[in-house]
Amino acid sequence: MLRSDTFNAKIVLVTGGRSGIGFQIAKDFLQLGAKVIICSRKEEQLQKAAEELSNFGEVTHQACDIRKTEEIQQLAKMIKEKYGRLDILINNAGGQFPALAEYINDKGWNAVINNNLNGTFSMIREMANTFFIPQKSGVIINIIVDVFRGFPGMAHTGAARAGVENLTKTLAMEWSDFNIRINCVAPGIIESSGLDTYPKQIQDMFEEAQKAIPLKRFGKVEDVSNAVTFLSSPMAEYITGISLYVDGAQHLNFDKMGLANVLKSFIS
Ligand SMILES: CCCCCCC/C=C/C(=O)SCCNC(=O)CCNC(=O)[C@H](O)C(C)(C)COP(=O)(O)OP(=O)(O)OC[C@H]1O[C@@H](n2cnc3c(N)ncnc32)[C@H](O)[C@@H]1OP(=O)(O)O
Ligand SMILES: NC(=O)C1=CN([C@@H]2O[C@H](COP(=O)(O)OP(=O)(O)OC[C@H]3O[C@@H](n4cnc5c(N)ncnc54)[C@H](OP(=O)(O)O)[C@@H]3O)[C@@H](O)[C@H]2O)C=CC1
Repeated sequence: MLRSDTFNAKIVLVTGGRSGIGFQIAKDFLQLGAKVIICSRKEEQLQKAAEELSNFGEVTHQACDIRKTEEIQQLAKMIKEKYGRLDILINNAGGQFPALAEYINDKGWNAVINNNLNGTFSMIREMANTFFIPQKSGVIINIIVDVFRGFPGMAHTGAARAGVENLTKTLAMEWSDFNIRINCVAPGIIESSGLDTYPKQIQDMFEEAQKAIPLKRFGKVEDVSNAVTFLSSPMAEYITGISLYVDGAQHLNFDKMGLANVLKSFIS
């Protein structure tokens, strides 16, 4: 519904833009006139995605693990040299594994916290210091997860995403003086490449899980991308510090026994 020139001349960075939700976001920004940079860890898949996205506009890619500060700095340097500015940062990279809390060891906990909380903060800080604060303008969208009622079966990511949600509120206040808007998009369960990473026992419960969602279906990657492009656009210029739930009202009706029960049935 946005005009095709909504993001003309805008430079947009999408982390994790090689697959799933991030790929759709990158594609939509390109179709709305932006120049897009995508990053992720796996160089080969990243390059392939960039080639595909180039059918829709100007796209640049650079491998970057958001847990490695030096790689984030290299990414900022490349963007500065190539474009001289950055207008919009979409923190989409992330992930976790399903596990009951009592089985998560230090390494697993730290891997998920580093990926989703620390990595997101490092990316935000670098891009704000390099671009948004000196420019006195910028838009940041953090893709989190629907953790409104906690996240039984994935305590680590629940904690990390809640951290990002609160960070978002703080930065909306601290950086309002720099004309930086920052919001979260909180997807429910979205049909994307990400779901393929879950074990069969969990995938087997997807049909049942859809019935527990008030809108009776999982989301599409387009549903998430529509929220992201709206919040990034001038249509949302008075919106900052919020979380927009894209979940078919799942946050009001969370089947809290679902995932944890399935995990219990095959772990024990
Ligand atoms: C009703 C259905 C509910 C569905 C929920 C839907 C909501 C959310 C959906 C999504 O987010 S979809 C997107 C998902 N995509 C991913 O999650 C993919 C990315 N995931 C990862 O890259 C990993 O899971 C990671 C841990 C986040 C990062 O991996 P990293 O490379 O740093 O770590 P590893 O070296 O692989 O592992 C470190 C450490 O972590 C523990 N661990 C990792 N995987 C598992 C696992 N499957 N089960 C248990 N523990 C795991 C483990 O301690 C690892 O150390 P080692 O034991 O391997 O030494
Ligand atoms: N699908 C769903 O139901 C939901 C997804 N989400 C969240 O949305 C986001 C996208 O998920 P989705 O598209 O489904 O899943 P994918 O697994 O397809 O996407 C995850 C992306 O993040 C990248 N990535 C992961 N870790 C890092 C890292 N350390 N540094 C850089 N890039 C990284 C991956 O690329 P690479 O492997 O090359 O690094 C990949 O492109 C994730 O944060 C996910 O948790 C939230 C709610 C629901």
